[in-house]
Amino acid sequence: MQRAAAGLARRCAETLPRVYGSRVLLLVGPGNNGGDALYAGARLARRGAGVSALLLDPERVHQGGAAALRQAGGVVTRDVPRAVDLVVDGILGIGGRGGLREPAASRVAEVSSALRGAPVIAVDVPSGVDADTGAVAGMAIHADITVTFGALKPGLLVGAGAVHSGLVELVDIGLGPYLDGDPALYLPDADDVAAWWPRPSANDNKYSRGVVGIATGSDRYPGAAVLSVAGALAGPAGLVRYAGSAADQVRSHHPTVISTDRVPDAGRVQAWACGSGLGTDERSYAELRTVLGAPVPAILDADALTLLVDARMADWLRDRDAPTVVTPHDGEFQRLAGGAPGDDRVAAAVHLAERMDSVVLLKGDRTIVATPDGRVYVNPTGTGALATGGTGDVLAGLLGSLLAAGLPAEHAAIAAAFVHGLAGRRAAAEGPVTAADVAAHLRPAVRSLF
Ligand SMILES: NC(=O)C1=CN([C@@H]2O[C@H](COP(=O)(O)OP(=O)(O)OC[C@H]3O[C@@H](n4cnc5c(N)ncnc54)[C@H](O)[C@@H]3O)[C@@H](O)[C@H]2O)[C@@H](O)CC1
Repeated sequence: MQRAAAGLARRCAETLPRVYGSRVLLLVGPGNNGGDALYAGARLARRGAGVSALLLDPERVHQGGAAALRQAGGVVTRDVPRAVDLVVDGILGIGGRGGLREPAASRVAEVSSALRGAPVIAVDVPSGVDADTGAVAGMAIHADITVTFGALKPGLLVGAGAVHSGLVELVDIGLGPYLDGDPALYLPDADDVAAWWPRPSANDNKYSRGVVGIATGSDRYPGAAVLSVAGALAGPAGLVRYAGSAADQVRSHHPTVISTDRVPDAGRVQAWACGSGLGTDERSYAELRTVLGAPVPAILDADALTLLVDARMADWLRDRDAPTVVTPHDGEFQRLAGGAPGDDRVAAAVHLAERMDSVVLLKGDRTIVATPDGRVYVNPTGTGALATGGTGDVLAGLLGSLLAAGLPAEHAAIAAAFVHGLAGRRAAAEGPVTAADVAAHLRPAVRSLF
């Protein structure tokens, strides 16, 4: 507990303009999470901060922590101070179940309205967030920073929990030797993605680097074709083939692409990306059927997912031996799975991956990639700026290129999401974002990995 408190106090000190003379309010619950807050408060009080602790369950406060705070000059208060420089949320940690209950919930509402604007540091987990799933079932703390101990908890990284956690910082408390088994999920960083990203060697030619086929767009939605091809061109494959009724528009935007009108005429490819703007008519149905019948990896998006709900398509999907990636947003997920992802997005993605025997990329602020055998990755680079029409088309093309270049489907999916997020952030730094801007920022984003 002392190592946790020391790490927490260090982070609080970094957040304050200066420790001496600053005012810190600890929100203290009944368990060890409150104990961590109290011991950290004692450390700050010893450095000259004015630390007060609001006990939400005074009968069950951590006795050692409360004594340490008093000894260091901190005080226990019943009233919410008028102004503070920092709020520390030590109400509930991994022992919390469900949203905050009364009377804690009312006290937190009081604190939030009185101290609007003061930064909030959550201890281990923002109170009210389910540490395992990220579900927020009722009232929960909104933290600017969450200082978590020993290991990252899934609930800080996915779903509503990720939004409540703010910036997540891990403090090593020496649990390493005791953490056995596989992690619940993987959080890739730029080094992981760089290590996976295929790069051309001296002996490569355009075919050996992989050829990606793009079956997207239609007369009605030619832009989807142009955008998905733009995504594919930023990837590592050596050649992009386009097959669809937007071939003229694709040629005029991307002269290096070889295009045909129909999938069966496209020639050999090592992976297909299919669905964005494809439509759901008979022609689209036939194109998807050809893609599913090809013995190469495929990424299926948008209209392809709508078509997959058809029982015959589901059979063809089941008959495939090559890897398949599906990339639903919540609405498409609902159609495929028969229900919304709900609060536990990780479990929902794994369940659908098992059912479809496919890699599932569940889009969101924290995109999740799940494999049929239960491995899960979370993308840390997401940004709200990507919530605009056409960005999914760009992602599908990039993912297709990574599949064609030979990356295992799960790595291709998470690497594409990672770089797509980086490109979205770069585009957002310049102003309001369009999908074409995201596509234009993909190549600098790839370069930034190395
Ligand atoms: N387990 C470990 O190895 C370590 C744990 N540490 C701290 O200990 C914390 C866990 O401590 P505890 O197990 O005592 O649990 P908590 O401090 O998270 O919660 C304790 C109690 O809160 C009450 N409670 C649960 N849900 C509630 C709700 N929705 N509304 C109101 N009250 C509710 C219950 O009575 C529960 O027993 C961690 O999050 C972390 O801060 C750290 O000191 C480092 C080491």
